[in-house]
Amino acid sequence: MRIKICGITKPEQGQEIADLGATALGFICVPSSPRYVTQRQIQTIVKQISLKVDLIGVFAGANLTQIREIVPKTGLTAVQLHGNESPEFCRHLKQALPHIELIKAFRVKNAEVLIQISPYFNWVDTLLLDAYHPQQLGGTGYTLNWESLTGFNPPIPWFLAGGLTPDNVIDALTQLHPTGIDLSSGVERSPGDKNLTKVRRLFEILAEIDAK
Ligand SMILES: O=C(O)c1ccccc1NCC(=O)[C@H](O)[C@H](O)COP(=O)(O)O
Repeated sequence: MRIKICGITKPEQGQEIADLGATALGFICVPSSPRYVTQRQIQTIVKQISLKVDLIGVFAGANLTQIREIVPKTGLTAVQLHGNESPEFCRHLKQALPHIELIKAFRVKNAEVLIQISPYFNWVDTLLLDAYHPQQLGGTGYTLNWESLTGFNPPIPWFLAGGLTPDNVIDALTQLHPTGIDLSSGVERSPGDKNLTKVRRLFEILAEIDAK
């Protein structure tokens, strides 16, 4: 299973989290976020990572030019669109950056959102389901209603996000079978400052599930 730890801002934490077993690190390229990192900060963090992990830039409402500029300069291997980007926008981005994994995030306010996902299947590689919050785009710590997602079975891979923690991840994975999970505030001391004890615990718990 893919395990993405999102909202990395500190070089030493990026390396350590990769060492602990994360398969993907997320970098918030949304200026209004408390976890925002500049192009230069991403370059500094990425330079220190010796393991092969997916490097995911999270954008919301950015235009094609901005994304096309930052991706090659930072070495990002994936782009996560976390705003209201249309299928058409995803198509253009995929054409512009064909070798970059394109992840479209959906903030699930109600069941209708799930119905609106299918037009994206042809243009994105991966989906991500996150919790809805009226003021915050992401990193909210709110969980989704997992029970309502038991029938969610898209034809492409998907990440479960939203309020996952070392304490509730087993419960989530008992009910749902995503391709990957995404955690941010559930393994943090404060926004952008990861709690490595919690990250370590997460991987210990996931290893226990694997061993069963
Ligand atoms: O994390 C942010 O600050 C953020 C800001 C703007 C857009 C997206 C953002 N995060 C996206 C993520 O992929 C988070 O990992 C996801 O929302 C889950 O966060 P959490 O509920 O804290 O685990």
